[in-house]
Amino acid sequence: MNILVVNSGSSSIKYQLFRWPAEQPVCSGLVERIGSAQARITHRVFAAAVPPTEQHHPQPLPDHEAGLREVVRLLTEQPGGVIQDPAEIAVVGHRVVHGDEAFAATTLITAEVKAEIQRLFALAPLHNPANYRGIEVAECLFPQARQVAVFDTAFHQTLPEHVFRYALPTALYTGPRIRKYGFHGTSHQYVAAQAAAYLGQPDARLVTIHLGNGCSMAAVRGGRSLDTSMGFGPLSGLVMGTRSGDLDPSVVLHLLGPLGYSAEQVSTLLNQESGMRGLTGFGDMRDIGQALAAGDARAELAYNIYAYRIRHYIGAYAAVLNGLDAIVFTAGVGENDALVRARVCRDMEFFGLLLNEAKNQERLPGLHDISQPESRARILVVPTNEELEIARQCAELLA
Ligand SMILES: Nc1ncnc2c1ncn2[C@@H]1O[C@H](COP(=O)(O)OP(=O)(O)O)[C@@H](O)[C@H]1O
Ligand SMILES: CC(=O)OP(=O)(O)O
Ligand SMILES: [Mg+2]
Repeated sequence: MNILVVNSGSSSIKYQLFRWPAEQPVCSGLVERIGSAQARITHRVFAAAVPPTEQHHPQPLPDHEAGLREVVRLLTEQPGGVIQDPAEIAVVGHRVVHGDEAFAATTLITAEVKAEIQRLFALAPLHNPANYRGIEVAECLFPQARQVAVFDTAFHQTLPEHVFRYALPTALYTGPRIRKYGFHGTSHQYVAAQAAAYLGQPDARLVTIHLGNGCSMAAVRGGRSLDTSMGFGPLSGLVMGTRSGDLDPSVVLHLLGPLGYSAEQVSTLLNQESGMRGLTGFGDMRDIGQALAAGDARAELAYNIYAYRIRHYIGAYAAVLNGLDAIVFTAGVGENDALVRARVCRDMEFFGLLLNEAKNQERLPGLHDISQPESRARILVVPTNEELEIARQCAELLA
């Protein structure tokens, strides 16, 4: 059967098509900058024994519906099309960012599930509305397929109560369910399983470090998340591309009070104008890397703030795990930015972490170990594959 995985973001759609049960990726792609004049689609087709072919399609794409329609055309267009008809897609797996306590597991999408996803718009304003839109469009384009939701929050539903509760009046938990949820769960779950298999230690004490546009860390043991750096929404913890990460709530009160910001302005500030963008003017790590190479002092400081926060959480999670067998770098920045990894791993021998700088600089595909042989804990780079993890969870649910 064919499983199409759709990860709708605010201005992008990532997709991947798998043949199941072979877990064979057939094609993948990225629709970028939806709604702008620079919208384009990168579509890659994988064929046995041939390197993937990549095509760019510049398109006027006003919205997600136009984007997904274009994806369907690429999937079915002959020659080069990988299916004849949209009806050949049996399952569409959707990444949904916030599922709160309602969804501790992957779920078949029904009208009730959609209403719950809508209810959570306010908690993940950058993500859930786009995820919802992706579901509605997929229901139209693939009416015969089963639609499945895989939630970023689900993997972290194993957090113990003393970890997920904030020290707020109990009624704020029992009523509006204010607590830590955690995100990027499919990515933490996938890379933790890969790392544990590589180490041959199913019970390894792992700190997984997901550094994409959004960034988060998790303490994982035995395939269970024990703590994570994002909280009620995807704003807390690490410094991100455009999000602040950890902040004293008094800052928010000061913005709302003496500085006269509205709640909406604070939300825009913390979600879209802060993090690396706020510190340097750039939200994309590649631009900041270039600025740093050109001697920009703001970029230098921003890299140090970014790495410091990660080090802070490694220390915290080594305590949570009562030791450390490996740290795992993943996602766009974690997989590609050797300088971030080097700054994170500097002076960490107390935690048993010794980086092999030559290996750190090598660009290798797949999982690789960049620690020195005498390092007590391993330092791993593990490419994430949220789409494959989502497809696996869909197949498991429907089996
Ligand atoms: N070669 C690279 N060096 C440094 N950063 C990179 C590189 N390639 C991608 N990135 C960074 O990865 C981030 C996006 O990561 P990704 O995991 O794709 O995020 P998301 O899924 O949240 O969109 C961007 O900040 C981008 O700059
Ligand atoms: C939850 C989250 O931050 O996701 P992303 O990194 O895709 O923005
Ligand atoms: Mg991502």
